[in-house]
Amino acid sequence: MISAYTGTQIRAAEEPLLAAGMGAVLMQRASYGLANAIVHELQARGRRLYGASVAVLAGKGNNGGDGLFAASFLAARGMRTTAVLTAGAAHTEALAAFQRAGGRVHFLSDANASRLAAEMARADVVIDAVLGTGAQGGLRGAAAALVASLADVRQTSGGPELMVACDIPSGVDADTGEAHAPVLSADLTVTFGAAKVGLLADPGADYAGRVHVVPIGIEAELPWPALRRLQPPDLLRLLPQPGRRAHKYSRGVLGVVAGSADYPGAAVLACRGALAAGVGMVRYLGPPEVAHLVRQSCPEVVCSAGEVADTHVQAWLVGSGMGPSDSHQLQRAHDAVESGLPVIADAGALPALPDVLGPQVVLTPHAGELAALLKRLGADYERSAVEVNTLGAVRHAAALTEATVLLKGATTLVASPFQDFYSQADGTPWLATAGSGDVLAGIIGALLAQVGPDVGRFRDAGIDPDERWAAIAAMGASLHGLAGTAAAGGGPLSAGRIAEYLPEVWSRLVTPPDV
Ligand SMILES: NC(=O)C1=CN([C@@H]2O[C@H](COP(=O)(O)OP(=O)(O)OC[C@H]3O[C@@H](n4cnc5c(N)ncnc54)[C@H](OP(=O)(O)O)[C@@H]3O)[C@@H](O)[C@H]2O)[C@@H](O)CC1
Ligand SMILES: [K+]
Repeated sequence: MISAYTGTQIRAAEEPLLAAGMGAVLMQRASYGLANAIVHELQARGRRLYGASVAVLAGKGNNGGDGLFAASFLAARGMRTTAVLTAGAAHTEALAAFQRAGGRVHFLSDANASRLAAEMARADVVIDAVLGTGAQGGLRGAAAALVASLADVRQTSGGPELMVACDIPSGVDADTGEAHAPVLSADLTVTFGAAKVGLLADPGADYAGRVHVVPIGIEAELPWPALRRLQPPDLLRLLPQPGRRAHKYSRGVLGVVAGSADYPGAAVLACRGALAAGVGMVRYLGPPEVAHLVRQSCPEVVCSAGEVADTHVQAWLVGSGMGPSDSHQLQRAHDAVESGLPVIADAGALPALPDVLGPQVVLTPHAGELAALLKRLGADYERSAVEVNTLGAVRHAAALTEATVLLKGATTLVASPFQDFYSQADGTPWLATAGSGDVLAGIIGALLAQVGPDVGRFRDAGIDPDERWAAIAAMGASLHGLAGTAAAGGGPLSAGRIAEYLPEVWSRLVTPPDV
């Protein structure tokens, strides 16, 4: 599990060590870790260190200090080092170390910003160390001009081979992931003490590249994380494995209320996702023409035109492929939520549901649907407002609905209405394809039916049982991403193949590599 923290949490964790006079030690650990990560990256790319050039864009605070100290370590490995001081001043000891190691220093001004940008673009490595966790807003003045121009050069004619963000790309808010343009897109972010929330939430994650955490000794002081990310060992621990005496009912039954005359395929894809994610049985409720197609495509599914109250299941999936005129299906969706069982509710069901739900109800909007949901609940959001602050928007929606809210996107965010948040980024852009969300709903539905009642499984994994619905949604997002990535294999993908690949991905997760 990756745990991420806000800048404020990290600074609070540093406080006791700073009070004990360990500030300089923390900075040495951070900057040495940064230099080492750059060395490893260059070596992995088959690049010689000796004679390669590194340019540091250094602000006046400790973030700039980290960048300058790191460059002085790199100078000791034979790299040629240059620094551009963006604020006319710099961390005193770090600047002295940098100059002692032979580094060249430029002072940034409005007049030389574009010339220095052109010079930095010719370096092999650029370290972005203007702003870190002490930032208020984005870059300003000449620093903004230099960064905009460097970003431009990089996009049009290549620029530095390796762009490294020191702690966080300057201009990205460590607490939320909001990005105040201009921001340099890093290939690698080397972050200190622990991952920052802003590196794991869009749009900040777009700029972070690969994230490498350097431990600096504050770990014991860290509080409950603001955001977490499940990794394959967590899935191994949390995914269900049927016992020897399991039968289809004990394994979990999912009821599916999905599909319409206009979108019958959504019901099929949701059922295929659920079946691929190991559910004991799927019971489909819906119009006869959709049920007919479901039977044809998934003969395993038991179809009926019955009602929710007469259908015995452990969880419900409602909403995929349903429209506002499907009154009977909407009534079933409403009844499923009223039953108190866990429910995954895709967007089509939302208009039929009460405003206030419960944590066992998982909503799965994309950005546009989330904006519409928030608007319906009286919060003033456009799609663009969701996209610039995904974490804030999903948190807001979970607070208003008291449901678990999963925001689909390049980075999938899950917010419980209490305090747990997850960020999963296991997918591929090829997953942005019609029907992908229906398969995701099926996977989450299958997991709700199988592990929803298993409180102990979550407690043993350090997850508050009351917050397990968010963990289940994150598990589903992770499986969906991994299966989609495997199915795409770097090329295009149709949604049905996500379900086809899921069992293989699952078995790889639960099979030790040496077997
Ligand atoms: N604490 C520790 O022991 C350790 C910290 N570490 C490192 O320190 C970093 C945090 O350092 P930091 O607190 O000095 O803040 P930092 O992000 O460098 O800001 C610099 C200064 O810029 C200013 N400023 C603010 N916003 C601005 C803007 N938009 N545009 C322009 N200027 C702006 C503001 O000054 P002000 O304007 O308030 O006078 C602020 O003081 C952290 O990310 C990590 O890299 C590690 O070494 C581990 C040990
Ligand atoms: K930075």
